[in-house]
Amino acid sequence: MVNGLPGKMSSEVLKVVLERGLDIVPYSLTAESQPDLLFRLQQINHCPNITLLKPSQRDSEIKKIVRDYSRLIAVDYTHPDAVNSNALFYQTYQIPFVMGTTGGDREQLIQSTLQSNTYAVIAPNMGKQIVALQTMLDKMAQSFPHLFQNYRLQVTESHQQNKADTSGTAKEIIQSFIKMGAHFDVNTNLRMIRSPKEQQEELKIPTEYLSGHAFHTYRLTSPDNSMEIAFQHNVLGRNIYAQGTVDAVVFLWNKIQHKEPKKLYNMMDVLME
Ligand SMILES: NC(=O)C1=CN([C@@H]2O[C@H](COP(=O)(O)OP(=O)(O)OC[C@H]3O[C@@H](n4cnc5c(N)ncnc54)[C@H](OP(=O)(O)O)[C@@H]3O)[C@@H](O)[C@H]2O)C=CC1
Ligand SMILES: O=C(O)C1=N[C@H](C(=O)O)C[C@H](O)C1
Repeated sequence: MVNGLPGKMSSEVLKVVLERGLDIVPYSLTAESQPDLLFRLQQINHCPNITLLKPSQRDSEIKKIVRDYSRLIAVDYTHPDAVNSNALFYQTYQIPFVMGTTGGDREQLIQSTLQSNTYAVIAPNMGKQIVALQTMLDKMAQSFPHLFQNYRLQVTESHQQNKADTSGTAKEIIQSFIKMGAHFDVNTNLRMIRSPKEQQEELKIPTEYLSGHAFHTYRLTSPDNSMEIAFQHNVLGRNIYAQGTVDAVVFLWNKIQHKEPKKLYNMMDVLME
């Protein structure tokens, strides 16, 4: 069940689900302000009509959906303001979920998922190549905790103009560098680019990707300015996240089948497996 239609990430996930031949539940949680009742991907012939359920409608519909689709796994690409309430909804009805939506209260998200004992994969980035970089930086932080002692960290993240929050991926990666001793002040060391003009002129983002891209650079400079090291990941479009998301769904399904006692996972777990 791909939630957040007709949003951009959920549409891309729906496309990958259909391309991979997995079954789709023809319902999707949507925003209260959504004027349409149905959604369909025009470019895929066998895409079913998907009924859109607003927050005010979903409680009355979900029991029947859970009954009719006993293998239901929810995927959530909605809005940072909806992360925690949507997670509580999945937890209340014991619906396993893959949470790709960023923002919200992340600690509460983790704690409520653990307490509810619901199977879930939660990650702000489902792109496996980027998750591999995150894993490597995590390991670096464990092995070399003082590697960037007193280095200055400068972060630039560019996304589509309507992105509602600071990149969740950047927030996690910054924590790894802080663990390695780097100095980072969110007010002076983070540049968020949301202007299409700057994105085109400075970053050379092709016009067709102004509505969906993620260009991140993490630059560390030594205290005496004699050394600089940078890490970069630049993504056009959203396909890599959708591919990773569907891998996470399959991963979660296997965990449920094996009745794994561990129920909460992140994308590093998916990648390692
Ligand atoms: N984990 C990952 O790999 C990735 C995560 N993301 C994250 O996914 C999220 C969505 O991104 P994106 O698809 O680009 O955003 P979009 O704005 O394109 O889509 C979000 C959709 O969710 C709808 N929505 C709003 N509130 C609710 C609600 N309460 N319940 C259900 N649906 C709701 C929106 O409706 P309306 O527009 O009417 O408000 C919209 O249709 C963001 O948090 C983003 O950071 C994005 C890419 C990769
Ligand atoms: O909104 C996006 O587009 C993205 N969101 C995620 C984030 O906040 O880090 C992942 C990626 O940057 C794309």
